[in-house]
Amino acid sequence: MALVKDAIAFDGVGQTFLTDTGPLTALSGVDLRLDQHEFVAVLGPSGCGKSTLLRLTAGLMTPTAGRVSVFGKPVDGPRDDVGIVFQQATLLPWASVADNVVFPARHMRGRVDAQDRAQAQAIIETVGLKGFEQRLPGELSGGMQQRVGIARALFLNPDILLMDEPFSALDALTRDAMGFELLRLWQASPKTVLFITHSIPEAVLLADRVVVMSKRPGRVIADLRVPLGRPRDENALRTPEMQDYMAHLRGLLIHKEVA
Ligand SMILES: Nc1ncnc2c1ncn2[C@@H]1O[C@H](COP(=O)(O)OP(=O)(O)OP(=O)(O)O)[C@@H](O)[C@H]1O
Repeated sequence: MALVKDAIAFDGVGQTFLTDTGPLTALSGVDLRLDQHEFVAVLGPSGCGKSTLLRLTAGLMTPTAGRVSVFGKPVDGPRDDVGIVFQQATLLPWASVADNVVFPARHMRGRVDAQDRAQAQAIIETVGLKGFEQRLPGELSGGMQQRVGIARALFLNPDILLMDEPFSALDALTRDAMGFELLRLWQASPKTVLFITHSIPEAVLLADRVVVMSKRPGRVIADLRVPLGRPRDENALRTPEMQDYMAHLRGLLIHKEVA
């Protein structure tokens, strides 16, 4: 089947919040497109509206200007073809790993059937948690909890995966390992990924394209293809070409942060 162009499209998107101290414009004039199965990382200063971009894509809010479309249709509410992974896994602490993973089925259909259980088991195995199905989140390490969060986001086999700094609370080694695990999952079952991070190496190692946003009100100031083939490993970042590429990204970020 041919891949869809512009699986996610932001056209002149703006978002202004009404706050106690007056209107706050988080995003202004954001234009961005992702083709189906593209992996796009977003870098930008704190508060520039990166999480807001994800919430708009997930249909958790509607933009105050412009339009967000998924597969050609304006987003007008939460969608079941979109999975979200947050910085903290936000698991139900009293529910087992297996129950956390099937939670979207319970939430959407009000019940969980044998097929859901089988599907959850397969995903739990895919993310490397076989044997931990009946454990509670509190019994797991941070990396394992984040794996449960990823399994839950993948449970409905969404076309689109939105990830909001999913590995930033993890130690450096676990973080790197989780990044490669994510790539493995993405290559085995391709998805359109919008991935927010503060880490330039993480963005470069994972993504097809890196988008840099300005400070608030956030807009896209650079949209650069990553000049690396796949598969990738950390050594790929050590070449002079990649060091220059990352220095360029850093320059864009630092310059725009103080501008
Ligand atoms: N519901 C809301 N009501 C009021 N202001 C909001 C709301 N959501 C976000 N904001 C404000 O909008 C701006 C952008 O927030 P957002 O969380 O999207 O930024 P971010 O780029 O993800 O930040 P960070 O990198 O620090 O996580 C911030 O100034 C934030 O305080």
